[in-house]
Amino acid sequence: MTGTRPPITVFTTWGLDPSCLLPFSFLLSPHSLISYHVPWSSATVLLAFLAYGSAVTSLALIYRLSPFHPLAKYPGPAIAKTSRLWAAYHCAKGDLHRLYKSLHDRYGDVVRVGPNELSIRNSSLIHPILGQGGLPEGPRWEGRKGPPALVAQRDPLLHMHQRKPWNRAFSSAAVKEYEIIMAKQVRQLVGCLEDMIHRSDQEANALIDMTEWLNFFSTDFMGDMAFGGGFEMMKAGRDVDGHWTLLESGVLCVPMRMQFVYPVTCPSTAAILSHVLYTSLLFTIMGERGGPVRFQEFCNELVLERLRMGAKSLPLSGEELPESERPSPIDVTKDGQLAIVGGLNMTSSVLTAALYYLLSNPDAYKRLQAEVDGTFPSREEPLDVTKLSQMKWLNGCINETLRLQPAVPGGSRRRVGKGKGTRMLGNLVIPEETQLCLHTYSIHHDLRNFHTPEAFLPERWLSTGAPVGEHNTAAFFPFSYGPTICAEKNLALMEMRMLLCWVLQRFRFP
Ligand code: HEM
Repeated sequence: MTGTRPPITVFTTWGLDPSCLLPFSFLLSPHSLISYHVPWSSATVLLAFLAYGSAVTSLALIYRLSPFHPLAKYPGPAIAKTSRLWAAYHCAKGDLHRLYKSLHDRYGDVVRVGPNELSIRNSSLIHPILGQGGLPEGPRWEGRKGPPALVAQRDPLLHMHQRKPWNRAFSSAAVKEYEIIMAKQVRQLVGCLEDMIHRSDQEANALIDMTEWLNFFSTDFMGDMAFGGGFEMMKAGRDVDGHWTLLESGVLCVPMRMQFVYPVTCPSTAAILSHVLYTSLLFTIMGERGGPVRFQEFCNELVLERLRMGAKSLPLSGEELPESERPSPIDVTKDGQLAIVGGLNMTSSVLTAALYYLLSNPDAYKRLQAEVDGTFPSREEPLDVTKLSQMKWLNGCINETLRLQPAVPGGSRRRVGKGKGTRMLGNLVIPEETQLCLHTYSIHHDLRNFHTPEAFLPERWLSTGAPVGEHNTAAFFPFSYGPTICAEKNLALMEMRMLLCWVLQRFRFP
């Protein structure tokens, strides 16, 4: 036992001015009490720290639940108002998007889903939030070394500048040029599947992990698009260099992995933690070491090699732009990585979901089979992108999959910036520093936008005269909306049409 009080300089060594603790001087009393009963000064400091931490945490919790909090008037479960830990837990369980939907069903169109976060299910706010002059990206991408990739760029002017090479490379006219690369990759996938079926013991009933092969395909295709090749996963039949495993682990923390997509993917550690910690802290702890660095180095090598061969082989090099507007090799590498990550997660998960829905709805499957056989008879390769874009049932099936399982179900997280003052969105008052998301999954599953919203009904996309109350196309935004709309929407649609058509033409699924 000792009566010596630990010196208050313990706090100053942490860079805190002791005067700032004066308002909390009552917190020092447990510290003093502890020091009289515990002989070791390190234990004293620890206990004081714990007491201090618990007091501050309790105060924060009380404030978050109090009527004085700026978001107090918005309804939501008490647990959500206190911390985002619950969201991380549900993200890990894989049901966060369904949970948000159930919260909207219970509380209405605006729900407080975090201490400073709102989820919105109101399609009339898509334009004010995501359109020109809407809200900037939230801070989830901060903390990474080097210049931010396109998806992380929060400054609207810089974003517009960085977006130029993407717009040029993936306009609907330019996308036609990629038909050859796409056809080569789909042909290779079909060949690999045929080989596996021939090698299998039961040729008529071969078991193939389509999710895995669609991922190999997407990675090879985007690698070809962004870097002119280099991954060759279909050729190897596995992830030889561990790139896919690395991406799967989610260490790169990709937007598409932010939420769980049933039944196709599972959430990554980074996705789960992103609900609790700012990514800056996350990346300081785990982001820029080991695997991600190896992956970046690999992409760097690919870019440098292609630049040596001539920028033409790199669609994102912006070689047709004036010198001053051309992205640096670092930007080209970052954009290329983004393209690969996007390609890997997005199209393959939507394609797997489309197969899932077709197999669960035999009538829809039969009708698609008939359309495929009628449009491309006698095993004609389905290369004609104009014909593909006119296949009504195929496009209905793709739209319906994107509606039921949007690849980014949680939508894009936006934020009213610090110092920007309160924003009015329709008749909603959004205080400064509020983060919000337009919850795509809930909007797509809202009865006010789509009749029988839980059913897979490709036919809803065929009728042109359906009333807005039953079929509200303005509430369908799986590729997001406005200046940050998916940069590869045209390409992704073409890829999905060609692949589904080709696979259905060559194989029969049970
Ligand atoms: C079915 C396929 C796809 C869907 C449903 C989809 C959906 C989306 C969505 C919802 C966003 C907005 C994300 C946000 O704001 O946080 C987005 C952005 C983006 N996507 Fe896609 N995507 C798909 C395929 C792809 C592919 C294959 C690529 C690239 C290879 C790609 C590249 C991008 C990029 C670069 C952005 C950022 C755009 C910007 O900030 O200006 N996407 N995508």
